Amino acid sequence: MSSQTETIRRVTVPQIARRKGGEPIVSLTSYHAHTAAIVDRYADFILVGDSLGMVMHGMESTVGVSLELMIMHGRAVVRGTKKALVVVDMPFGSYEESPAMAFRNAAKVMKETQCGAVKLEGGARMAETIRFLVERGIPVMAHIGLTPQSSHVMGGFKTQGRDEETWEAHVEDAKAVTEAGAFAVVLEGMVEAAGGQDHQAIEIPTIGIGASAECDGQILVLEDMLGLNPWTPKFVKVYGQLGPMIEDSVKRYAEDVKSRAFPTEDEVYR
Ligand SMILES: Nc1nc(=O)c2c([nH]1)NC[C@@H]1CN(c3ccc(C(=O)N[C@@H](CCC(=O)O)C(=O)O)cc3)CN21
Ligand SMILES: CC(C)C(=O)C(=O)O
Ligand SMILES: [Mg+2]
Repeated sequence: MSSQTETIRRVTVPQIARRKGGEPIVSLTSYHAHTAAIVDRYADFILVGDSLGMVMHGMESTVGVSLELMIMHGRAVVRGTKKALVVVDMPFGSYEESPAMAFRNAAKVMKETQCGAVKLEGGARMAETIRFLVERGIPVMAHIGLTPQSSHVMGGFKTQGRDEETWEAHVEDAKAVTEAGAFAVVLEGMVEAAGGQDHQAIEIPTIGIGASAECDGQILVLEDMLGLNPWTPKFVKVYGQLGPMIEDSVKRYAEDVKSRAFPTEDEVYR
């Protein structure tokens, strides 16, 4: 079967775009094949987020993530899934310079991962680039509010919209990415009322992460909601305690090896 037929069987970009005001859109991040296969059964789209630099590779921010790293993890997630739309984050430095540069790198991501769309950070300032990509066949999910790739300018991962005077600029960003042709927009890390205002100002689905319950969908970093990160932002609801489970398993294995309780006759070849 051709990979094109495979692509069509997945959730499509227009299907997501039509969900404004409809059934809430379910999304999580995933960076590798085996977790993606589980998430695939429940999520409308899976984001291969550049948060993988921090979660998988121990970086202090997302600034150090390369295009090659995104492609590597993007390919793993596409291979591990069959139903969800896969969206890959464009990493810092791969799209900001010019629409032409953004197209070149986004096309590389789409060709090499077979993902269905890319995501990039920025509102009004990225509108021209979003339009350039969409007109040339690359679906774009936008991302406004707390944009982690700008954390060095913002002075950290700071919740946006604490000052009501900034709300208008956020609405302008939301409108600008909508008019530029983004099929959906992530609203990250902003006070609830600002997120709600952005949501109501535009006709494309809003995907919230620390934004507002009003959003058309929600996204979390998988490892955060699984309890694999010792500390998480306030917006995370922890659904599982995988950290302690892994620790307990590793501890018991270490004890068994030391006491020679492992391997037993079940685990050797006779
Ligand atoms: N594991 C993980 N989860 C994420 O959600 C995530 C990443 N990594 N990496 C990329 C960005 C960075 N994110 C972050 C990181 C820290 C805060 C944070 O420290 N929030 C404070 C509020 C600070 C303020 O209000 O100014 C908090 O206490 O929640 C928020 C979002 C969200 N993204
Ligand atoms: C938190 C989500 C929206 C993201 O951009 C990421 O995981 O990189
Ligand atoms: Mg990201």
